[in-house]
Amino acid sequence: MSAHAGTADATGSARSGSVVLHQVRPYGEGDPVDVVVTDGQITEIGATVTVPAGAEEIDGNGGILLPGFVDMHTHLREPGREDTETIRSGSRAAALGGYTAVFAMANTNPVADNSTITDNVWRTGREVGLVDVHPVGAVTVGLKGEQLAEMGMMAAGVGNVRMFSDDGKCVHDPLIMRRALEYAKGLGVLIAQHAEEPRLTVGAIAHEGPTAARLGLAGWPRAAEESIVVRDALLARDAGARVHICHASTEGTVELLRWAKDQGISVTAEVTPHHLLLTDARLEGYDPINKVNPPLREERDTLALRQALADGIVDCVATDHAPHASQEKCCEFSAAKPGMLGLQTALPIVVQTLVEPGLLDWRGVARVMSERPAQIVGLTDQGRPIAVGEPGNLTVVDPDTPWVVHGDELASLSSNTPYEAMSMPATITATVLRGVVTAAGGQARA
Ligand SMILES: NC(=O)N[C@@H](CC(=O)O)C(=O)O
Ligand SMILES: [Zn+2]
Repeated sequence: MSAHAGTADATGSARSGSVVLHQVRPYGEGDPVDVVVTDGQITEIGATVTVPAGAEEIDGNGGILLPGFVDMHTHLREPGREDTETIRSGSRAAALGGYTAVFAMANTNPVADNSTITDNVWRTGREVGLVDVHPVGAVTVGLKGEQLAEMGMMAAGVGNVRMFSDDGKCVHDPLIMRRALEYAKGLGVLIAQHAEEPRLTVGAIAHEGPTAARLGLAGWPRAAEESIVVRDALLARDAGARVHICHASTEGTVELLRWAKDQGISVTAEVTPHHLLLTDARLEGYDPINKVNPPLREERDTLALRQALADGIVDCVATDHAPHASQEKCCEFSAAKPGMLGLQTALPIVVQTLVEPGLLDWRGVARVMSERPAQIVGLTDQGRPIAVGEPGNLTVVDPDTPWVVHGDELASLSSNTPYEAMSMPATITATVLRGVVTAAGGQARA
């Protein structure tokens, strides 16, 4: 980072200094322009601009300028498993992946079910200063699904928790879920559900289908997800509340979301890059790197999810970045932990699965990676238009420079990427958070 970069401060408020992004194309449209960000805000956009004294200058080389990405589903392992990820290392991975805000899930150890922890996550994220780390609060105490956590206290803390989730586990008791939705409505916050009927996934480690049957892996049926999606849509309808579905993975979930949205129910959903790209064909060979919850499904699911994202039935892409230690991913398939890295590879997979096949243009990428997630969670300073006066939260994408993924070169403290040695079709040239360059030079530059 240049010595002229704006100064990061611990509160993350206005930052001093300027950044000039040369030769970038907002949303991939029109001729390249220069964009000036001063004191955290976009101050000039034009074919020629005045470069402020001492500005940090980035050559965008005709690349695409997008609003900084917002990830609704990130697992940073702090507190508890700092050997696998910290708020610092995860923030670095996020910035390199083009993100300016992430939501840190509550399944830490101890669980983020109180404001002491959620406030600490927020403060640590601010001290690191590479990405806005928004803490997610647990819905229930200890993620046990029995007793509601102190949602109001977490929402009122400095961490300003606006999303609650027991992710990793489903809030499976319908009465608890109903109460959580009612409280959330009153507080103006969002419940994000890991949709998994636990009675249908006892011992399950792979998508229930021909592949799992042939390989002798206990199957996780689509209905385990879909039954909770429809139940929670009905509960949200009755409570007049909003519900968000984490990592939608099946064709049937898409149909249920379409139905619920048609009914005017306030349900939103995310899909992960891996559920857009990978299928259970990956399980041949029993490599635990491919173990994830919900499991990799079949091609017809990936195709339905891609189309749903293009149509707006699925609202956004979320990484479900889930770092695990190598010894937890190198053991027998049944014993391995579920989850895969996602922050540094999300954009190129969206390019591969949606932009290249013509399902999304770059405006669409801005929508699913930045604008919709910011709207769903109610962030007012992210996912904004690229215009003078708007916050300087920006990402520059080079769509023509491929790079090869190597887990040990990623910024994450873990290396459990399912894309090892795969070529990625697009590179993040630079990420800017409130006028500070937080990453530059490509994802592989850890
Ligand atoms: N997705 C996963 O397979 N694992 C996540 C939990 C989760 O998102 O369900 C994790 O925390 O490791
Ligand atoms: Zn989950």
